[in-house]
Amino acid sequence: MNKWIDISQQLTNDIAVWPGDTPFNYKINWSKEESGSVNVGEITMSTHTGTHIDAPYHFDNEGKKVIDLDIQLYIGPACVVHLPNVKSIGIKELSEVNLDGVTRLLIRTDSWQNRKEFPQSIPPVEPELAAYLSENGVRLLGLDLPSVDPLDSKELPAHHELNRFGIHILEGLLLDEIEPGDYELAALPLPLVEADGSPVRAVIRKLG
Ligand SMILES: Nc1ccccc1C(=O)C[C@H](N)C(=O)O
Ligand SMILES: [Zn+2]
Ligand SMILES: [Zn+2]
Repeated sequence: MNKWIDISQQLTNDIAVWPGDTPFNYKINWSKEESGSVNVGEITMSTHTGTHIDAPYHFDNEGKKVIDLDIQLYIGPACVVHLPNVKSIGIKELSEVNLDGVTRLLIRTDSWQNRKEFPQSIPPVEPELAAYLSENGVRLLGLDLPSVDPLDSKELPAHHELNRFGIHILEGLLLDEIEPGDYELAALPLPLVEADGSPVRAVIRKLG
């Protein structure tokens, strides 16, 4: 059996977050000295920190919340493709990729180089890709980027189109060292009942 590889960003107090969003903070709130028995930590964070999933409620008030998402989506076979130096991610960029039988598609762009800082710009997903992916049976789209839309977008066309075609979004993966190919993925959201998104621990292992 191949080993599981962690493709999640580490959650440290200096992790880059969306400009203006809640910084990540972990601290011991009740120390062993104080409690007499244990250290007890406290986490403050945005639901869109590091490696995370978006629930449709993030961009649609009527959309599904994290607890409503089908956990089957987040565990199972996944295909990693490498699209270095692309300006955007559309049908053309994926034309060489065989999507037969691909339910979970993970795209490595390498375009978020300095992980200490939030990127200035990213190659966005073209909204037209949603229909194409769905026709090919894709249900989960993961990327090594903090969004599927341009960072200054208010309309979020790719988020909406992906949702319309039943494709779920996994953002902020670390794929720098991952060769394209067939893997198994596990990236489960937390059972957050009200939430618009959730951090995940994303891991993959090579199939075969
Ligand atoms: N945290 C934010 C704060 C303000 C505005 C957008 C965001 C986002 O997170 C958008 C991004 N497309 C995301 O889904 O993670
Ligand atoms: Zn998000
Ligand atoms: Zn998003």
